Amino acid sequence: MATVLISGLGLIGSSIARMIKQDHRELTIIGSDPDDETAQFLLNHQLIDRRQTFSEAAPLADFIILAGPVSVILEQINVLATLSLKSDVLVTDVGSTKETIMKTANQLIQNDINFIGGHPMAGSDRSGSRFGSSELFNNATYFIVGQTKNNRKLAQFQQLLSKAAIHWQPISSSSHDQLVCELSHLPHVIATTLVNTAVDDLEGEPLGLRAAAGGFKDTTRIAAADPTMWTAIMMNNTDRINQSLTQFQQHLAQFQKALTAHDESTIKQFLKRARTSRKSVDERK
Ligand SMILES: NC(=O)c1ccc[n+]([C@@H]2O[C@H](COP(=O)([O-])OP(=O)(O)OC[C@H]3O[C@@H](n4cnc5c(N)ncnc54)[C@H](O)[C@@H]3O)[C@@H](O)[C@H]2O)c1
Ligand SMILES: O=C(O)C(=O)C[C@]1(C(=O)O)C=C[C@@H](O)C=C1
Repeated sequence: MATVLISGLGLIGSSIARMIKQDHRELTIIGSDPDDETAQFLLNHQLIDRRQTFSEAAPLADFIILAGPVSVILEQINVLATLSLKSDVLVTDVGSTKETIMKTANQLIQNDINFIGGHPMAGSDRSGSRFGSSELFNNATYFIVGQTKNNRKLAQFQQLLSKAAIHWQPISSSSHDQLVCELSHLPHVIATTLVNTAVDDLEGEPLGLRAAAGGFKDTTRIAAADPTMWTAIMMNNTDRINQSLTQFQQHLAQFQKALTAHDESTIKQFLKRARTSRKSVDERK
C-alpha cells in the first residue's frame, strides 16, 4: 500500500490528511512537523498514522507533499536533493508562490525525480491544524505547474483528493505568480495596510475598531492571517507585488484626483466599473 508523507500539518497539510483519510484509509500517512502539539493533534484524530522526521520519512514515501511555509518548502527541496528517494515518488507542494519553488525543484527534475508544483486556491485567515477541513478545497481551483514524467502518478495524486471536486488548472510558474499577485498577494498588502491605517487614525477614539461592521470586516479578514506564512510569500514574489503596488497607487491617485475636484461623474464611473466586475466573480462559480 502507498505511503504519503505530509510535511507541514497546519491548515493545508491537515486538510489534505483529512481528505485522504476520508476516502483512502488503506494508505499510510506519515506526518512531519516540528510542532509537538500539532503532530499530537493529528495523531489523536487518526489523521496521520505516525510522526517521523522529514529526512527519515522521505525515502519511504510514494507521495511527498510539502505543506510548510514557502521558505520551508524551498529548504526541504534542497534536503530532498541529498536523499535517496523511491524512483517513482511524486513530490509536490502547496506553496502560494511557484517561480522560486520551480527553480529550486529543477535540481530534483534534473535527477529524474517527479516534481509537480501545486497551489490550492482555497484557504483561510486562520492557520493551524484545528482549522483544517476535508471540505476546504471543494470546488476550488488547484494550480499545477510543470511536466510530470509519470502521468499515472499525478492522476493517482489527484485521485487522493477526488472528494473535493477540484478544478485542476495547469499553468506556468510566471503566469501563476502574476495571477496570484493580483488576486491574493496585493489584496493581502492592502488589507493589512487598511488595518494599520485605521489603527493609527483611530488612536484615542474610544470605540475604535470595535465599531467596525461588515464592510471593514470583509475587506480586512485576511489581515488576521499568519505573518510567518505571508512574509515567506512576500519574499518570493517581491518584484511583482512591487509593480502591482505602483499600479494600485496610480488608481488610487486617479480616484483622489476626482475626489479633490468633486468630480461626481468620474467617482460614480469608478464605483460602477468595480461593482460590475466584483459581481461577476460570484456569478462565475
Ligand atoms: N492559508 C492559506 O489560505 C493557504 C492557501 C493555499 C496555500 N497555502 C500555502 O500552504 C502552505 C501552508 O500554509 P498553512 O496555511 O497550512 O500554514 P499553517 O501555519 O497553518 O501550517 C504550517 C505548518 O508548517 C509547520 N512547519 C514549520 N516549519 C516546518 C518544518 N521545517 N517542517 C515541517 N513543517 C513545518 C508549522 O509547524 C505548521 O504546522 C504555505 O506554503 C502557504 O503559502 C496557504
Ligand atoms: O482566506 C481565504 O479565503 C483564502 O482563500 C486564502 C488565500 C487567498 O488569498 O485567497 C491565501 C493564500 C493562498 O495561497 C490562497 C488563498
